[in-house]
This record gives sequence, C-alpha cells and structure tokens, in this order.
Amino acid sequence: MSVAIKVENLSKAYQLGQIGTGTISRDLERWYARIRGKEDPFLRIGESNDQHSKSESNVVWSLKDINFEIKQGDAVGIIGRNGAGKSTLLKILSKVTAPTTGKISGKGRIASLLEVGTGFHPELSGRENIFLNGAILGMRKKEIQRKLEEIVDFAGIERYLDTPVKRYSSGMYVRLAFAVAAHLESEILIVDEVLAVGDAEFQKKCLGKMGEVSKGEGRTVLFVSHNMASIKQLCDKGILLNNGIVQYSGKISKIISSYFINYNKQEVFFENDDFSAKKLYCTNAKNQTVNSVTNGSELFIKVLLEVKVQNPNLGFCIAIYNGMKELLTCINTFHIHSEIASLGTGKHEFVIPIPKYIFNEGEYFINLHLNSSSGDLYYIIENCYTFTILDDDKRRGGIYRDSWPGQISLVPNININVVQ
Ligand SMILES: Nc1ncnc2c1ncn2[C@@H]1O[C@H](COP(=O)(O)OP(=O)(O)OP(=O)(O)O)[C@@H](O)[C@H]1O
Repeated sequence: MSVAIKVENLSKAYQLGQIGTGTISRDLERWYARIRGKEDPFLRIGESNDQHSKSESNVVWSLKDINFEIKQGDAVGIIGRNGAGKSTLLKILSKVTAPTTGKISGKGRIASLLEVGTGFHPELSGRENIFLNGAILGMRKKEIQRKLEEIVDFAGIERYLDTPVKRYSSGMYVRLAFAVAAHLESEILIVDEVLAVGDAEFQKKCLGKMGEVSKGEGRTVLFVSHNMASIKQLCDKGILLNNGIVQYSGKISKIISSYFINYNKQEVFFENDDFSAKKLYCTNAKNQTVNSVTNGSELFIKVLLEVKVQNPNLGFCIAIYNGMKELLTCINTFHIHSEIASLGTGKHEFVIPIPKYIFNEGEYFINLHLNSSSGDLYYIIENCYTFTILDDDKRRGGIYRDSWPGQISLVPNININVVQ
C-alpha cells in the first residue's frame, strides 16, 4: 500500500515568554533602554529585567526528531500523556503551524478537526462554511452540493443552516465541524479529541463515521484521544508519544499496553515540611501490582506517604475519572482525619479497597489531591495513575454479548412479586 504521510526528523520548538511588545516603536524603546543599561520600560509589575531576558531564551521542544510513516487507508491512534506533543504533531500535519526542523511528505488532501470549528468563519452561515471548507479542499461547487444534505443530516442543523455559526451552541458547532471534516472529499482525515465535546450518542456516531471513512472508503484517519476504548475500537495502528519523542509505533493493542505500563511507572512526587507523597499504584486481592482487573474482583488503590512530623497537617483525596474525564467519585482522608493526625513519623501505606461490581468495563484515571487537614490545597497530581476494568461476563447470564452500557456494573437482580 502506498505511503500517505512520511515524517522525517520533525522537531518543533516553542519560545516561551514575551517576544515583542506588539509595536515596532515600543520594541525600539525597549532595545534603547537595554543598551543604555536602563530598566525595560514595558515590564509588568513584579517582573525584573533579569526574568525577562531569561524567558526570552526559554525554549520548549514540543517534538524532538520524530520519524514515522503512515500507509494509505490506515487508521492510526496517536496517544500519550498530557503535554506529550500529540496536538503539536496534528497541527503540523494539518499545516496550522510550521515545524522548526524536519520534513513531511505525502499525498492527498487533508481535512482536519483540531479544535471545535477550526477553519470556520464565525460571521458566515453553516451553509457558507460548508462551501468555504470544500473550496479550501479543492472541491467544485457541484461536488460540495452533492455532499450538503449528508453533512446537514449528520450534524442535525437543518433549521440553522443559514444562521451565522457564531450563534451556534458549542454542541452544534462541533457536530457541524465533524460532519464537514468527515464528509468532504479528503484523502486524510485528522481528528483531535472531538469526542470529548459531544454527548455519548454523538460520540458513537462519530466513531462509526470514522470507521466507515477508514475501513469502508479506504481513507487514512489520524485520531488523538485519551479514551483508549475509542482508540481501540477505531484504530489498527498507533503511535505512542512521550515527551516529544516517538516511544513506540506499531499495532494498536501493543501501543495501548505500553502506554498503560509506562503511564503507571511514574512515581508520584510531592514534598513539603510535613510529608512527602511517594507513590500511587493498584493491586489485586493477591497483593500483585496490576493495571487491570475484572469487575468481579476487588481492586486496591494504594498511596505511599512519608510522614515527617507527628500530627501532620496532611490529607489527600483520590479522584477517579472515566475515559471521558467525567468525575465518578472522590475518596477523601477528611473522613478519617483523627487517625491520620495520630500517625507517627515514617512511611505509611494507605489502602483504598474498591469493591467488586462497582465500575463498568473501561479505562479509569486517578488524580491525587494533596491537601491540609483544614482543606487548603497543596498540589494536584493529575492523571497520576490509570487502571482498566474488564467485564467478567458472569453477571450477564450468558445472553448479553455487547459491551455493557452505563457507568456502573451493578449485578442485575429483579425480584418478581405476585400482586393480588
Ligand atoms: N503555543 C505554545 N507555546 C508554548 N508551548 C507550547 C505551545 N503549544 C504547546 N506547547 C508545549 O508543547 C508541549 C506539547 O504540547 P501538546 O499540546 O502538543 O501536547 P499534547 O500531547 O497534545 O497534550 P494534551 O494531551 O494535554 O492536549 C507541552 O509542553 C506544551 O506546553
């Protein structure tokens, strides 16, 4: 199969801090002050000359020497922790931003949906934006006209087709943006996290459409998401980014398991005069460290803290989120404060049992909030651990084969009473 996208030695650097003042005359004034050894006249309160010159040399390498190839018709999931460089990569591929070094080659028109409504003009109506995007892709008016009905139907915006898109709700906006990107004729479709915006029904519809685009129409799809269930459903290949480099690329199942293993290797770290947070991990009932259990088994979340002073000013909260980043529950030491206050110095492991049949199958993420006993927040360690719940099939009674809908995995039980 021919190569759709080839990326060679790609790097992207971002310059942090203020680069210019906004006008040439002010930049000159600043330069004149500097060569006379005077203070920068445009410093903001609290800034120093020093800080400013330091920030000018502050460069973040968002991508570092990336190389990969994507074949025509592949559906590729791009995964990685927050800040790994996924969005930067998609922005470069979509030509929204230019690389600092490196080269991208390939063939085919690219339709991309990077953020809600990228490429839409707010003053133009839905209809006008559809034609504008089609024209940008090099399509003829007649070709776009043929797709119009399908797009409007998918987005469900028929009544508002001639209203300027700036009046659309965020849901309507994302529905139209997705419909335009997926239906117009491009060889490559790039989608960044759109599914995090819409409701569950729309997400399902988008995944279905992307599957059709890649498997049915043989177009290439690149998809960034934190939701591994969606990535697994849609993609057959994957690229795992870590700190701006490609850590692994290949079959999606391998990429996802490497992601989880690496994800959970990171030690949680926070330290102040009272305590330090050392580690967060999960075990099964046999005390084996695990990243996944079936919903028919107990799971134990363990937090290792070192208490440095007796009666420490210490508390924490485990916040558990689903793959769509919806908060499911918080477990807070506030409820056992007197026990924590009486802890001696040294390392202590806090064990939080998660009973059987609580969470439905899926991926879950933990944020650790470290707070004082009075509730002041010290620090939030976001997405510090992820675990997977698998369905053990037992509660299905052998008849229900699809994935179990909903957030919780209650064992179904229905009593039937005879009513006189
Ligand atoms: N415009 C910018 N200016 C400065 N730094 C930036 C800019 N855009 C991205 N970065 C930095 O580049 C790195 C990669 O960011 P990027 O948004 O590509 O990561 P990501 O994997 O998409 O993260 P997330 O999952 O949180 O969306 C981060 O350290 C980020 O702070």
